[in-house]
Amino acid sequence: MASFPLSAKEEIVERFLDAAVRGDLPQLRMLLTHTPSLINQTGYSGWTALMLAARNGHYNVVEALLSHGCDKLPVNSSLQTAYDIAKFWGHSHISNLLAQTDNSCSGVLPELYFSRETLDRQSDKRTDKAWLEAQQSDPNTVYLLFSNVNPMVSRCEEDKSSEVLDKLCRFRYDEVKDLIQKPKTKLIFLGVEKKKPSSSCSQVQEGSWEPPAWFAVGTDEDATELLKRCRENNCFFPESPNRNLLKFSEEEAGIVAHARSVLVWHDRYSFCSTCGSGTSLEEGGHKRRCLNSECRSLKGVHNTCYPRVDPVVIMLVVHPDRNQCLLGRKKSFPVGMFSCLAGFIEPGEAIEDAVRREVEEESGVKVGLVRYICSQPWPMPSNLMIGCLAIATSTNIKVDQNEIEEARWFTRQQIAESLHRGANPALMLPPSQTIAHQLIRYWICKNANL
Ligand SMILES: NC(=O)c1ccc[n+]([C@@H]2O[C@H](COP(=O)([O-])OP(=O)(O)OC[C@H]3O[C@@H](n4cnc5c(N)ncnc54)[C@H](O)[C@@H]3O)[C@@H](O)[C@H]2O)c1
Ligand SMILES: [Mg+2]
Ligand SMILES: [Mg+2]
Ligand SMILES: [Mg+2]
Ligand SMILES: [Zn+2]
Repeated sequence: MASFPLSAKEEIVERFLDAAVRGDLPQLRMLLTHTPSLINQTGYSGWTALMLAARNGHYNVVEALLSHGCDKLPVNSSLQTAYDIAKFWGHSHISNLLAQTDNSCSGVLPELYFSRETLDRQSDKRTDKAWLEAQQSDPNTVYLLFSNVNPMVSRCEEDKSSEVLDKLCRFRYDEVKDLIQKPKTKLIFLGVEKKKPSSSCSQVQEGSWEPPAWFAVGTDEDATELLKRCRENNCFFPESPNRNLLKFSEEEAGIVAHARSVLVWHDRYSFCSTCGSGTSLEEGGHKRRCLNSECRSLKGVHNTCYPRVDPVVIMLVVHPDRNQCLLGRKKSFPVGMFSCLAGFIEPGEAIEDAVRREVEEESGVKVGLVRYICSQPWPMPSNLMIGCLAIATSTNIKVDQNEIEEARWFTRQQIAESLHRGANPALMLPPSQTIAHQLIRYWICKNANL
């Protein structure tokens, strides 16, 4: 067979991959120092240096590649990750290493959107009225304004390449003093900042810094009037929440998840659900107390007085052949989009049983083994998404048209193509901020050997 001369770039990639095959760490390091972009380059059949080192049992090379930030997600043309390859060839010390270290291929998922605890909630301070009042008038305290339970945001113009599009508008006491004094305003204590600013920060004197408190302000004042309070001029309140709340930084998304869920609860549960009387807001906005002194809800602890969280199971159902997964679509989804099945947990139901019931109700497929993977707060309005992998014991699909429009088995190849190459018109997966996306990615990265 005729061989063609390699370009300079192809040649250096070949030398790099060859060093990984031979376990030549000094050569590999030298090439990486000179050309850092080599780290995730692929050669024949989509094999990366990490895969080649894993195939040949070179632990020190795998270790070095990982320490240089090598991506563990790629799959070769046989849809194997470096982890799969190490496992297949019996290099358990390498597969263990790949399974231990950080990112998504390892089985440890990346941090989920809405999950970051940016603030220290300091729940013990919610009952300390004097402390809360002092925080409210502190000039460093941060206030966020919510109208119709959505936060005021400004559009970030600076960095168009970033996924972060919106940032929360922050206010100081003087700017919202009149608002927070109105009887109908809901004031929620969200917590205090966790990080200490660096000593170079000019406003801060060493040792005297108290972490600022954050409050969410829920108001039904006219939205246009509220926007006039902002110093920036590109501010707005996102309208239809779902997609619009996926544009924050990780730090702010966590704050939005907390604030929005509590405010929605106040909005929907203004009256006592035990006796129907009016209620007042207490404990930094984390409790509603019935105003009827005879009410049963005042005797002992009643869960109706506290914000609610609705547990929802969300599951990636894996075919008994382990090479396909079940995804469904609701009528409301964008064209071509399929996602994991999901459903509310019912009273008196364990997570595993809810998974089996919802899958069978929606798709007719029976499920055996269920394994919990991760969870995500989903503040639309206040779900806790409990993410599982589940192994099907039957494969015939019969959808419940009331709940979903269509359900289908997709091969690993179809999923991997949609994940890695994107823009597959036949299959669009939900955005990376959703737990559904992360469960799918998790399954692709790691064999579904539960
Ligand atoms: N983050 C994600 O990746 C992701 C993905 C899918 C679904 N979700 C969320 O999961 C939630 C549940 O999924 P689903 O709609 O398929 O559930 P589902 O299959 O249980 O069906 C919803 C129906 O259940 C009933 N229901 C029972 N308890 C309910 C409750 N506490 N609140 C509202 N309805 C209740 C209602 O009749 C409702 O129409 C949705 O709110 C959706 O926003 C999130
Ligand atoms: Mg259902
Ligand atoms: Mg459902
Ligand atoms: Mg249901
Ligand atoms: Zn009551």
